[in-house]
Amino acid sequence: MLGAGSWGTTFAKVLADAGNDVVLWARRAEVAAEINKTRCNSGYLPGVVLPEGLRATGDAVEAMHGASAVVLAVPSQTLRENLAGWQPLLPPDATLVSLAKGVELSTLKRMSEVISEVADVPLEQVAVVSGPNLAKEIAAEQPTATVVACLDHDRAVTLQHACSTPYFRPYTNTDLVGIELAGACKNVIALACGMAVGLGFGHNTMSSLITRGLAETTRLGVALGADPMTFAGLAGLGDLVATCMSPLSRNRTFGERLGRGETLAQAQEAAHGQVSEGVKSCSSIRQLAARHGVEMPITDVVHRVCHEELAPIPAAAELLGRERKPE
Ligand SMILES: NC(=O)C1=CN([C@@H]2O[C@H](COP(=O)(O)OP(=O)(O)OC[C@H]3O[C@@H](n4cnc5c(N)ncnc54)[C@H](O)[C@@H]3O)[C@@H](O)[C@H]2O)C=CC1
Ligand SMILES: O=C(CO)COP(=O)(O)O
Repeated sequence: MLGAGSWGTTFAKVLADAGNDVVLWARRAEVAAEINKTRCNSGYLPGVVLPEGLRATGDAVEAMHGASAVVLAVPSQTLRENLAGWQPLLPPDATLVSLAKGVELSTLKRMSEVISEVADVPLEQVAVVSGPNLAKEIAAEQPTATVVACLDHDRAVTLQHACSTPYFRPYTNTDLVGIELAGACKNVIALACGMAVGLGFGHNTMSSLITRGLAETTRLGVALGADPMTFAGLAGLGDLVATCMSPLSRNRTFGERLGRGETLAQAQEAAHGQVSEGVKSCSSIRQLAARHGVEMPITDVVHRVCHEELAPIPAAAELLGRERKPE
């Protein structure tokens, strides 16, 4: 496991609980030392006791030595740079697993595309784990389902078995495009829902944003060759509902702060270095949509609130004032 933030540490626990021998690489040596000494990653998962089958290290060589799967748990926008450094260390046939939910700003590529390109492996060797997976709830072993997506179904099944525990139930899927776009887009819709909460709006507003957010995400997915049914599944509607409704979501919390009138810088400072992927992905997804002639009005206003000083109240008015049309 490369990355010892909230989700990397939690998914490492899932893999260890499923019976695997897991080595977790942390960027900061003191985080690795704390995990090995106290079985705790207090900065990201206070109070969670990590299992014995999990060992941490600050040495990427040690982390990847002999691995049958290498799981990438760093933010989307740094993944290319991180992986370029790790590329010479990757075991040749290891499944490369992406946990990140974003679209790269400079290239508009999905994470599996970045991984395949930088690691120089076929896309069939890359898998994605995505679903309604708020790290803190899974770390507390609350029942959760997810999706393991890979173009190579057999590889997906192997990974599915490797991460099945009594509290974590993975399904397989081969629609990599749909699963990844769903995961990236829901962060942007969660920012919009957070803004709605910050403005004092209730569940009708949230529900309207979730449903129309799903509609625009599905439109983009279909334009890029995804199966529309994917968006009704765990990584689509499932993750969208979890992220938009939960105060645990960093994206929703970030949006809530913007809705209350904080600036982007203030919201960023309050996040204490934890990543809210939607803040950057709103721009890359908006560009991807424009490239394919797809309308994504919610994503468009989220981008303008985050990066072009559109205020949340006129943003809401703009969405409501759009041309009337059939559903
Ligand atoms: N936290 C959650 O509940 C879930 C998060 N995800 C996704 O997983 C990915 C990782 O998220 P988290 O672990 O939650 O984020 P986080 O912000 O908690 O941790 C990110 C990790 O990456 C490291 N990192 C940050 N910048 C780096 C850089 N330049 N080079 C190397 N390492 C760097 C940090 O030290 C930290 O270990 C994101 O794409 C997120 O959307 C997916 C499902 C659930
Ligand atoms: O992806 C997630 C839940 O599935 C986590 O969402 P946040 O990054 O908004 O916390």
